Amino acid sequence: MNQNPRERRQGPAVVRGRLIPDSTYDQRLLDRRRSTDWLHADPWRVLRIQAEFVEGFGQLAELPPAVTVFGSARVPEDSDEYRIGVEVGRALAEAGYAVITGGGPGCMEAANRGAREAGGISVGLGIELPFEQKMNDYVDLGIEFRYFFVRKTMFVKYACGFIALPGGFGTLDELFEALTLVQTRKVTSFPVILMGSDYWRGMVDWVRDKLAGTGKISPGDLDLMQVTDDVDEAVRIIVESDRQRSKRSQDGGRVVADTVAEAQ
Ligand SMILES: CC(C)=CCNc1ncnc2c1ncn2[C@@H]1O[C@H](COP(=O)(O)O)[C@@H](O)[C@H]1O
Repeated sequence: MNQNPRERRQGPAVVRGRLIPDSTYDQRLLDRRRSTDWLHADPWRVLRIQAEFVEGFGQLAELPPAVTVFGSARVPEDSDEYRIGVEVGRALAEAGYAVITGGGPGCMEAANRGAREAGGISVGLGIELPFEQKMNDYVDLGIEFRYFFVRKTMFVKYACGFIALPGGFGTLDELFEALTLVQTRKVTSFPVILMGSDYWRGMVDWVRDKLAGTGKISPGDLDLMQVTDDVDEAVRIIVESDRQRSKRSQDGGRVVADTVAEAQ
């Protein structure tokens, strides 16, 4: 009597007997009549998230050193905040940095506009929102994201510093994420600059009095935010921190080379 049940090879696996499904992977792949509920299920979402990371990394990996500029989506073109945004974008581009923003209106548009006008690289990382909006006209490389957290990874990964212009919840979210990453040393040599001392004063005072004053942050954490009204000063802070980072990595390389030489 034949003891061997029916068997089917499925890629690297072999299944036998009642474990054999009634269709093959290929048949299921090619069958258009099946339910499309899987499009909205987590396993498929994970692939979509992965695709967003792949696309973001692919598009941004070869950018020159960049600075991410945050700020209100709501400031009008004739405001001082918009004007400073243009100046910031322009000064960063003149110093050789690509400018990354959220690609939206207001301060984001202003920074992209300054970068474009100075002949720099102007990048917008847009986000799908429930209301209609489009990438601003001054973005030269634009990527649209579905997921906030993927987009935020790109803001940090491809920047060597942040500049926050006056803004609302979105700006505060991005600002405090940046500060947390620096505080927990997930990123190092990463200046976080607040432009507009008048606008930020109340928050900075509160952070000092309440957060540092009651021990919720260390006194030294206050230095992680640098406030200025001077665009050139903001760029100088970024350039200096960049210089120190390359010096550290050169010194690091030298230590490795010396250690290897000693060992040989
Ligand atoms: C007019 C309007 C609300 C448009 C929204 N369109 C947006 N497009 C792209 N990024 C955005 C938008 N709104 C908020 N953000 C994100 O949140 C920050 C601004 O939010 P807020 O206006 O400060 O709170 C920006 O740095 C940006 O990364």
